[in-house]
Formats: sequence, C-alpha cells, structure tokens
Amino acid sequence: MLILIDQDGVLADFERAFHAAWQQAGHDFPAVALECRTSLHVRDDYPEALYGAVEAIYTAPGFYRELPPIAGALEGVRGLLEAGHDVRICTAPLNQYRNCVTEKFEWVERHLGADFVDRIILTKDKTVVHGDILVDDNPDIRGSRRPDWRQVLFDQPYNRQLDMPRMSWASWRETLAG
Ligand SMILES: Cc1cn([C@H]2C[C@H](O)[C@@H](COP(=O)(O)O)O2)c(=O)[nH]c1=O
Ligand SMILES: [Mg+2]
Repeated sequence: MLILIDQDGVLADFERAFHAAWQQAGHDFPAVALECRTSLHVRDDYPEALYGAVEAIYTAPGFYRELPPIAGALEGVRGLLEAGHDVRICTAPLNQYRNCVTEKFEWVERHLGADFVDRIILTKDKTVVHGDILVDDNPDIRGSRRPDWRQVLFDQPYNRQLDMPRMSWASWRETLAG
C-alpha cells in the first residue's frame, strides 16, 4: 500500500515542544497540558490576547528542527517500509513558512536519513495527493478534491471526541501492516 504519514503530531512532537517552550517563556498563563488540549491548533486553547505569544513560539527559528520524535514513530515508519509498503511523509507547512519548510526537511534528514527526504510531499491541500491511507492527527482535513486515500486518525487528546478509525505507534501493526 501507499501510506501517507503526516509529520506534525504524528512523527514530530509539536505538542511536547510547544508545552516546554511555553513553560520556558514564563508566561503568567499556564501551559495547557496535552491531555487538556481540545483543538488541533494549540492557539485555540489560549486567550486571544496571547495568540501572538503562541505563534512566536512555533514560528521561531529552530522550533521545527528541534521537535522530538513521537515515541515509536521512527521505528513504525521503518517497520512499514520493511513490510513492503511505500511510505511518504505528507505534510503541510505553516502559513508563516520561512523557518518551518526548511526545518521540516532538516528534521526528516536528521531522524530518518538523507534518502527519506525524497519521500516528503509538502502541500497545503492533502486531498490532491494520491494514496491508499493517510495517517493524520487532523480530524477535519479539507481540500479541493475528494481524496482517494482513507484516513486513519492518529490518536491525540484533541481528536478523541471523534469516532473514527485511529491508531497510535503502539498499534500500527494491527492497523496498517495488514
Ligand atoms: C498552528 C499549528 C500548526 N500545526 C501543524 C499542522 C500542520 O502540519 C502545520 C500547518 O498547520 P495549518 O493548520 O496549515 O496552519 O502545522 C499544529 O500541529 N499545531 C498548531 O497549533
Ligand atoms: Mg498533524
């Protein structure tokens, strides 16, 4: 199968890095714990007056480059390749793209190797990308086409309210390797 895998929130731990950076910044408003997050976009869980401070963190140089891998993600990707699947990273850049785009590529090279950079598909519209499965933490993927991929939701606290087929890296074999 052709398996498309999202980067932020599936391979790279955007949430853990943001939480740590917000705590480090010393804002009076406390960092929202991952289990309490309610929306894909972290900004939505903070007061509007702090949106600028929130965006300043994830648009800062190095934020995307230094994201820690999500537990089990790198092993899961390698396992899917070893199982004979064609794996591509299908990822959307921030609108504030300047650091994000380069650092997403640097992240893949650092954690999956230089050859894996050839497997990156960078798009703001994932519905135009061909694939059999898309693993993504976004519960509301919108675009210009009816996609031919079937989404498997990557389990995160902010998408648990939805009754959709889902996985974590602890369960990828049962969900994807079939
Ligand atoms: C703001 C924000 C972004 N992300 C991730 C999700 C996508 O991979 C990119 C671009 O997101 P957008 O929805 O196209 O702006 O960044 C995220 O995981 N959490 C966030 O708060
Ligand atoms: Mg994501």
